[in-house]
Amino acid sequence: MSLRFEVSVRDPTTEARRGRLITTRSVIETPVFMPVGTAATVKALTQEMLEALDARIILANTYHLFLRPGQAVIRDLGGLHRFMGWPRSILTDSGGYQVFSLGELRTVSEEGVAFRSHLDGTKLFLSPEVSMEVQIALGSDIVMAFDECPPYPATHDQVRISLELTERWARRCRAYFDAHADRDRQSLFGIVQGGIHADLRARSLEGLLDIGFEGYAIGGLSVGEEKRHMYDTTAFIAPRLPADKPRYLMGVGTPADLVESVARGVDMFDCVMPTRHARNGTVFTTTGRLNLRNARYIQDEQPLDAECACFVCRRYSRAYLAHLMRAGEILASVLATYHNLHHYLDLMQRIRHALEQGAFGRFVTEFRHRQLSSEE
Ligand SMILES: CNc1nc2c(CC[C@H]3O[C@@H](OC)[C@H](OC)[C@@H]3O)c3nc(N)[nH]c(=O)c3cc2[nH]1
Repeated sequence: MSLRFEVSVRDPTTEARRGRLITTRSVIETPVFMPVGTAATVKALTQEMLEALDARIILANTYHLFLRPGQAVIRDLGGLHRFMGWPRSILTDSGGYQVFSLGELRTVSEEGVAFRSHLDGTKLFLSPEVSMEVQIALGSDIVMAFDECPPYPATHDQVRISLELTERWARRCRAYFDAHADRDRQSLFGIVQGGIHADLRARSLEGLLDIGFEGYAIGGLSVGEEKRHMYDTTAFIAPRLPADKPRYLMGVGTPADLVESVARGVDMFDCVMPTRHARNGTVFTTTGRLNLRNARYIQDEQPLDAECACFVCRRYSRAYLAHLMRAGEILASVLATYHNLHHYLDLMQRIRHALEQGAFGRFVTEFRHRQLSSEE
């Protein structure tokens, strides 16, 4: 069996679980935040820094690596882990979402999606089989099914038609994966769709359970819907996913989203926010976000966050980071990204610790209280 998932604590007051996901490459303590490393790099950080952060699993993306350098290049160089010097776990997203958010002139058919590369305009085609072939060739530990993430907003009928296509594609992914993957090392996750409609979410899940997957993702959220819709949909579907399998909420989110979604039963998260915001000059702190491009930090010699133990906060000041940001220095992205990921991974560690202590209910209450006071 390539993937083991064990739940050690079920929180008595929420749907939260403390668990452990074991691949052939690393032990992943859950709930877990997975840094996004789209094109085989978590932008601005070295793999050594990711290990210093104790990241156990990172993301890479089928769409980006399919376009450049192509899965054959990476496969012939020994696979993605060897290619990027990352011996721990890798989850690859299937490319469906990117085709819709990055691809140009795309046409969807039963067979798959024809589109033009956003890099050089060449005509390309992604299908369940091609997406599986790419992810298998990359050697990723957790492979995501090729799905369609419906746009938001969308009518109930549009969402239903889309989830039915995603289900037919999921069946094709399962068949190709089972015939071609190294199932001792790789596992396949299904992606539940259905928009913000509970009846369609239940319908999508029913179809995926009939096929059977090693883990289940909640797709189709964090696509512009109101926060309450994201939380309500997660609260409905997460506890309905198999209790003995990992539950992954795709593309989420802010620190508050992580706390609220863990409380609703989610085990795994990915989001570009900590890394993308860092490159734009926004850093996360226990008292909220700072935009280092704001003039108020030019002579502020405090650390980014007085409560943060990361090497950036121990050594460098807000003034220095503000200078680097204004000067467009590469080091600005490196230091801000390291700090933001430390902030996210430290939050997950505190969540896991609270779950172990049976104190997660109190943790959520205190987090919400601090959240409110920092928003005033
Ligand atoms: C942000 N909100 C959001 N992201 C989403 C992603 C991409 C995340 C992936 O996109 C890349 O970052 C932009 C990353 O790729 C490494 C990440 O894994 C999704 N992927 C699939 N296959 N299906 C979905 O329904 C879906 C929904 C999302 N909602």
